[in-house]
Amino acid sequence: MADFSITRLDARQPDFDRQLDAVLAFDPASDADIHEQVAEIIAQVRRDGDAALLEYTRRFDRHDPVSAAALELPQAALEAAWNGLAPAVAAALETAAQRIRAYAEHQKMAPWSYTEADGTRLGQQVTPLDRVGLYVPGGKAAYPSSVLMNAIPAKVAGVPELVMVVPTPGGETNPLVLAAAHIAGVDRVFRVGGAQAVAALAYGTTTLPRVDKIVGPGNIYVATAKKLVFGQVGIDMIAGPSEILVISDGGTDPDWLAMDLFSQAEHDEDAQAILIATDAAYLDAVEASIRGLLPTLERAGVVKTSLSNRGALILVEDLDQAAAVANHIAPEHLELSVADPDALLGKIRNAGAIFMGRHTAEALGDYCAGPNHVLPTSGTARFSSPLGVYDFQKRSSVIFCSPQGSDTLARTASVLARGEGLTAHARSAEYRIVESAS
Ligand SMILES: NC(=O)c1ccc[n+]([C@@H]2O[C@H](COP(=O)([O-])OP(=O)(O)OC[C@H]3O[C@@H](n4cnc5c(N)ncnc54)[C@H](O)[C@@H]3O)[C@@H](O)[C@H]2O)c1
Ligand SMILES: N[C@H](CO)Cc1c[nH]c[nH+]1
Ligand SMILES: [Zn+2]
Repeated sequence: MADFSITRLDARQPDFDRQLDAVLAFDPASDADIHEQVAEIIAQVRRDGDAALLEYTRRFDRHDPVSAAALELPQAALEAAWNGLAPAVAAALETAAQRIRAYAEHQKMAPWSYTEADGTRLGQQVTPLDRVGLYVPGGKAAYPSSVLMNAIPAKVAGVPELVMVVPTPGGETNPLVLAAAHIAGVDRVFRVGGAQAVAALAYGTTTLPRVDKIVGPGNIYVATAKKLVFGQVGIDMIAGPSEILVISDGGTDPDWLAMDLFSQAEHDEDAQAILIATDAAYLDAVEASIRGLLPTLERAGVVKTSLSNRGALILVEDLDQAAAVANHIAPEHLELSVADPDALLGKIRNAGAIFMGRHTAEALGDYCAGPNHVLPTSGTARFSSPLGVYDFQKRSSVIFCSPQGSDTLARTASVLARGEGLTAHARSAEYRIVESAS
């Protein structure tokens, strides 16, 4: 453990911004080699279809299905997994599913319209996507919670067909993942992962149907593949490794916050875990907690490298400065571990999900609070939002012109069209002017 160290920064020092950016530096799709490798995988899947899927599954997942059809798990296997769960586990999965569904119901975009005095009616029609692909990660760990987080909003949106892909390293399926797919109403499940799964969802193979949009988190191969197929299909976001940022006023048990940092560090060696506090002695106490907890967590297999690589303890002047640093980082998860989180909330502009107060551990949000755990990472919370029902709905504008309304609008359109030099546009509008029709 002597090799363990965590970066300490002081936001009051002149070089702070540069030092912080060094901790934050991580571009999930910048590695040229990975980009090239993923582009090659996508090209192979486009060219060879199922044969390429089988070949990459053998190579990367050490799993040798007898045929492409064997990549698909029958609904009976999902149901059997659900029926085989211990009652307490089934109840926990059901509780999480209900809470995620209840939250998602609030996110539904609704159609609307309004009618003008001359009878012209303008509005918005909302339709679900026809078929979506759900990427459920499965390389280093299995994520039944991610099945629920991906599938339930799609169901609430009314998507008729949900196609899930999940790698099964060594051919081992995870019963909780299958059971979650069963209760979430996933229509088809394929045991394939990585860039090859993303390519198959984007372009289709004989066995695996092409979808309209691919959602869900994954490692750098998955993220890079999603970036490369965007345009052929929709994607939700390019999600990088997990992140947690905690703002503390020094009043929370240091062990609690040390464990909150570890809770995201354990996802990935590239995970980012940062604590900001107003009191140097408190940061010392949390660092001591981290060191105290490390041996037990290491024995349980929790990675510590991410706390060394992309962890930091930051001293700030006050909570206002803490909020400013948080807004610069724009974290995936932000815990406001302070006495009055509501007072701080209004100062937060950039964060995927905000966890309020000392008792709201981020881990509760990962599983069962209700809001989605698929969230913007790598600073993209500056411009994007959590996965939600709205990701599975599209809007179409609806325009109805009454005869009187089209007469009025045509006069305006005609002038503007002629201003643009577009004669056919102008004539098309002018046909609708009542006096010109007679
Ligand atoms: N944001 C979220 O909601 C959320 C939820 C769960 C997990 N995660 C993140 O998802 C990621 C999961 O990663 P994972 O690796 O465990 O599973 P994964 O399913 O994303 O990736 C596994 C696949 O990667 C491919 N792969 C592995 N090594 C490769 C190589 N050398 N060349 C080409 N392809 C290769 C294989 O095809 C394999 O099937 C972690 O970073 C975790 O933090 C995020
Ligand atoms: N923290 C992850 C999102 O960054 C989600 C997750 C799933 N299981 C546990 N955690
Ligand atoms: Zn997590």
